[in-house]
Amino acid sequence: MTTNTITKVAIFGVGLIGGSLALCLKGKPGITVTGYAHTQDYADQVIAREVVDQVTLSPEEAAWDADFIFLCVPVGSLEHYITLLSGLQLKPGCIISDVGSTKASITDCAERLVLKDACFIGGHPMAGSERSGVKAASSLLFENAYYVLTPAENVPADKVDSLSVLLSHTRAHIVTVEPQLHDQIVGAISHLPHIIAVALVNQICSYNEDNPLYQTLAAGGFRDITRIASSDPVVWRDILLNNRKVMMPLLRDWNDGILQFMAMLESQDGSAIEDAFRRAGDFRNELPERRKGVIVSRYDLYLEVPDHPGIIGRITTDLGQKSINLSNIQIIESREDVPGVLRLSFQNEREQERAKDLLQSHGYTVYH
Ligand SMILES: NC(=O)C1=CN([C@@H]2O[C@H](COP(=O)(O)OP(=O)(O)OC[C@H]3O[C@@H](n4cnc5c(N)ncnc54)[C@H](O)[C@@H]3O)[C@@H](O)[C@H]2O)C=CC1
Ligand SMILES: O=C(O)C(=O)Cc1ccc(O)cc1
Repeated sequence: MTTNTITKVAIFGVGLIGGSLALCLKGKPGITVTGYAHTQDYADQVIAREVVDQVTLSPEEAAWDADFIFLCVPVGSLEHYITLLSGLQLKPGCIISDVGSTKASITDCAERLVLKDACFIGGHPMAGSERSGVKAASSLLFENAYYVLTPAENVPADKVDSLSVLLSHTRAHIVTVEPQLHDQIVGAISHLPHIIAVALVNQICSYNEDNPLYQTLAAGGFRDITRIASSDPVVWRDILLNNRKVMMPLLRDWNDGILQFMAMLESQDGSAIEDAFRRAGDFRNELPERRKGVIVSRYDLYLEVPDHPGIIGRITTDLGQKSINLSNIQIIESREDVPGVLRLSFQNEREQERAKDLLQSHGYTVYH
């Protein structure tokens, strides 16, 4: 990529992930972003959010002069679009990538197709949310997250480098992983938790039909572990069907774990229950904190916030009035020990210190 030529990026499927990627790239020097939407309704939403420079309903028009094409559609539609691209005369050297949550089948598919002068490098940003659609897109979504690339062996290293350079605009941490290993690991750490969350919510939902007090009393722990049960049904249908061979043994192991718990309860084995909680706590407490350290968020403050409507707006307004620049803001939903924690990130120590002084003077409890 040179700085004096225009790099044209096409994004197929401008939803949560495609829209967030578009926001990371749009407006960067020498980059233009075209979005492809498959219906006028989606195109209108993309135009309204202004996440791309132009939108088209024609995949051919989006693709023909693109240097990079990102397929950001549900996993079940990836093969359709890569097959369609293989039938087009793309710009020589074009790099096609995707953001699908599974990597083995699309990488196999791309290897079977003849992509002429183009090449395919699978990708998966390990960041997202239970929200979907372009309305939920954010330029900060990938910051400090891992972004997995799964290049096949025959992909030239300079192509992987070009893609990595472009993706540096996401401020994600690029790693390469072999596709099957990727699917095995994300099956365990992402797909299995989604199934468990959905099964748990549906279990409680059926009790609730008999007594609505279940919903009324559902507390923090239930909300914490079930957030991802609100994820998009079509996106997750496709992921789970695609990764079903990986999921079946994982679900058998899960079943074994539940049976062990039942045995512990039946035999009233308190020390085994304690051991299970200790082992889990030790591992969980060692999980890397996603947004700390790797790239930008070194100047963070943690703020205890009461659960009042408008509180975040008040805090950002207070900072803005003192011209203190925030580089990131995150509500940490999963800190059971400290409810209602906000992480504010600043670009340098001076801004961090000024913010700390200001917020403390407004009565907030602030941690480094
Ligand atoms: N949701 C998440 O947190 C993450 C999702 N992914 C992957 O990203 C991809 C997109 O997911 P999201 O952005 O979450 O979903 P989304 O529903 O927000 O966006 C999907 C987009 O694809 C478009 N689309 C759907 N079917 C299409 C079709 N047949 N032809 C053309 N466009 C179509 C929709 O209009 C929408 O704009 C999926 O492959 C998913 O596995 C990857 C990382 C995180
Ligand atoms: O919302 C969450 O916590 C997620 O787990 C988001 C997510 C969903 C799908 C992926 O492939 C990667 C990340």
